[in-house]
Amino acid sequence: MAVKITNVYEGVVPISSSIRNAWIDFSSMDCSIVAIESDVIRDGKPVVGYGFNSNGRYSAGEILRRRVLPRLLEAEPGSLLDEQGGLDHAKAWDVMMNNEKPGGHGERSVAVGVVDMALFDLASKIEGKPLYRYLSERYGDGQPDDSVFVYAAGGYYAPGKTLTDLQDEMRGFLDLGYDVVKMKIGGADLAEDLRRIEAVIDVLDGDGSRLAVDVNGRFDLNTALEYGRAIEPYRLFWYEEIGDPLDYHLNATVAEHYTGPIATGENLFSLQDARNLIRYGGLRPDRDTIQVDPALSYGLVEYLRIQDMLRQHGWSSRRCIPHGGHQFSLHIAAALKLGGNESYPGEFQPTGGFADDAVVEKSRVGLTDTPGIGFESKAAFYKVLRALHS
Ligand SMILES: O=C([O-])CC(=O)C(=O)O
Ligand SMILES: [Mg+2]
Repeated sequence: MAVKITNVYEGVVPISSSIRNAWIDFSSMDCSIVAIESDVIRDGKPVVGYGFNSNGRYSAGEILRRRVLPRLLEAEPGSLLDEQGGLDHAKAWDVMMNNEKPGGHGERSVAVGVVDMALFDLASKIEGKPLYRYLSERYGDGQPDDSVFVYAAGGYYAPGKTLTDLQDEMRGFLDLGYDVVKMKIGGADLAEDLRRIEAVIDVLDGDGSRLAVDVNGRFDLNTALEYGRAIEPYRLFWYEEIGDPLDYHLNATVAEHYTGPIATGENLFSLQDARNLIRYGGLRPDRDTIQVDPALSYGLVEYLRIQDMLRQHGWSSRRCIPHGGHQFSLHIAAALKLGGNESYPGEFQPTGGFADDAVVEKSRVGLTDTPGIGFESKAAFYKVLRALHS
């Protein structure tokens, strides 16, 4: 039976808050959402797929409304389908990218990523399977991981936030079942950041290897090296996005001097950018982590290409832990056997996070059997998504 897209709805949801990293505050952060309705009827209602654009990049409604969605709706229905009449994600991707020049990926990758997510949600719901099983059968070995490593990201700067507040926040993460936590650095001077780092390490029973620090691309080379020397003795979980995401030379130079693990990639939005990181970024496949977020970077169709590229360069999928803390990447992590997924227990609501009843134990979270991505088991977000097409 051939699936047909009947309607597409697009909207914006605020995910603003008073937090700040070393580069931006989140006072006006928002996020695109889409609902894609099909002609497949279940329980008397059309099956609908949902997507949203992670966090950290603003909504991309203009590109969605003017370019990506009209191409999808105007495409000859058969041009989106595989031989069995199901959605062909790579063909849909080509349709959305028709008449788009290469390079300069910017916010276009966000727009395509949202729709790609919704098409995967839709296709797996039509098959009545949770997304991770659908993906594992198609792109993995059919034996997905049944739980995924997750670390708790937070530790933002916020008005009036004290060291004690930071410690309480981190204790809260441990109480929720996380063993590894992440905090922001680079938004204060080195001496203050070291006090913040030591305060958090105290909460971790003195074990720095359970703490990741994230610079959000703020440092120039000298500052990157200075901080690197200062934090190396803590033997941290990783030192993240140290300089500008496209400054591969800076990254490579830091990797020559800083012996601990480095993580980066959340602001690389294409296969080509990720390949440049691998070619020129000096990352070490035995310890470093790639954080490309499929929702921000042209969706899973492009992420699969990135996985192929990494394999060709001798990288294990286990060295990938996507940015974003969302359910889409959680399924991808289980199906493609990634190293884990980010989680934000306290931020980016209503979009971020996993099913309402998800339980984290020893820093791992299980997958649920809800068909699709499982937005339906995340009540506050589902209400927003449902309102798009009611
Ligand atoms: O503060 C942000 O933009 C989020 C971020 O870097 C992360 O999750 O690693
Ligand atoms: Mg980051």
